Amino acid sequence: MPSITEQVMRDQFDYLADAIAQPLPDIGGRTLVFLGCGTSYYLAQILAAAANLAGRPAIAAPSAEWIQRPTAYLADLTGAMVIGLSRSGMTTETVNAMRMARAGGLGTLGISCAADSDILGAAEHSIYLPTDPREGIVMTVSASLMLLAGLRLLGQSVTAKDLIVGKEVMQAMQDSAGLLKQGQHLVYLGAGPFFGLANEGALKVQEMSLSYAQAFHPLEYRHGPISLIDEASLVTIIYAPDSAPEEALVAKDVQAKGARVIGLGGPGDLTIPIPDRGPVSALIALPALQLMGEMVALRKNLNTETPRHLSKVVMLSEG
Ligand SMILES: N[C@@H]1[C@@H](O)[C@H](O)[C@@H](COP(=O)(O)O)O[C@@H]1O
Repeated sequence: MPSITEQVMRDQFDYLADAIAQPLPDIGGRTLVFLGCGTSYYLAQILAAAANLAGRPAIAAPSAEWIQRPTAYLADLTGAMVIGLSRSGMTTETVNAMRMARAGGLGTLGISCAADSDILGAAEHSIYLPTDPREGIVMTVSASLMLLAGLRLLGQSVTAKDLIVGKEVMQAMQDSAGLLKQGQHLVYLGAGPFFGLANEGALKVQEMSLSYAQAFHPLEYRHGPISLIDEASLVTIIYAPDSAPEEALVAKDVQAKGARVIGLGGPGDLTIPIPDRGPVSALIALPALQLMGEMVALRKNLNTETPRHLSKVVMLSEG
C-alpha cells in the first residue's frame, strides 16, 4: 500500500485540476519580487526566471534576506510588487516581509494554501489555494498549487494536458528505482527556470530521506563540484531545451566518472521525456521529483510523515 505522502503526491493532480482556472488578481506591469522560505523560496526562483523570460523584470529572494537587506537584491524598489509565497501563510520571515513591503508603499500579493493566514491578511492582494488536508510536514501538493498559480499569474496557460503529462512523468519516475542505492550522493542540475526546480528536488530528497544533496546550474557543476562524483553518485538533470546539447555533455562527463544519470527531458541512464512547454515544464516535472524523494526515503526505511528535525511551519519566537 502506498504511504500517505505518496498518496497525497498522486492525488495532487485533482487539486491542480481544480485550480487550473481559478480567477487571479491583476498584478499590473510592475517589477516583481518573489519571496519565500524553503520550498516556497525555490518556487520564487522558478517564477522570477519565468517572469524575466516573459519580458517582465523580476527577482527572487529568501524572505529573511529581503527583510534585512532588500537593496542587496534590488537597488531601486520604486513601484515594485512583492509576491510572498507561503503554504502555511504563517512563516515569520515571509509574513514580516509582506508587512514591511506594504508599510513601505510597495504592492503586495500573498499566495497561500491556508485560508485566513497572516500572509493573506498582510497583503493588499491575495490568492488562496485550497490544498489536501492530508499533506504532511514535507510540502508537495501545496508547492505544485503555488507554482501553478504563479505561472498563471505571469500569463502562462497551464492546460489539462499538462497535468496528464505531469502524471505520466511522475509514473515514469518509478523506473528510477533500479538506480537508487544506499548511501548515494545526490545531485540535481537545472538551468534557467529549472534551477529553482533543481534546488527543490535537492531540498525534497534531503527533507524526506536525510540524504546529502546538492543543486547546481548544469555547466557550473563541472567547475569544482564534479570532484565529488564517483560510483555512488546519482545525478538528476532537468534539461532546458535551449541548452540541452551542452547539458548532455555534462551527463556524459559525470557518467564517465562513474555516476548514474536520470535525464528529465534529455539523455541519461534513465530518460524521462518532458515536452518543451517553457517554464510550465517545471510544474510538469515537480511531482516526479517529489516522488523521487519518497522513493529514496523508502529505500532507507524512513517514514516521510515524521521527517527528522522538521516542522510544518517555522516561526521565530519573539524577543
Ligand atoms: N520545513 C518547512 C519547509 O518544508 C517549507 O518549505 C518552509 C516554508 O513554509 P511556508 O511555505 O509555509 O512558508 O517551512 C519549513 O521550513
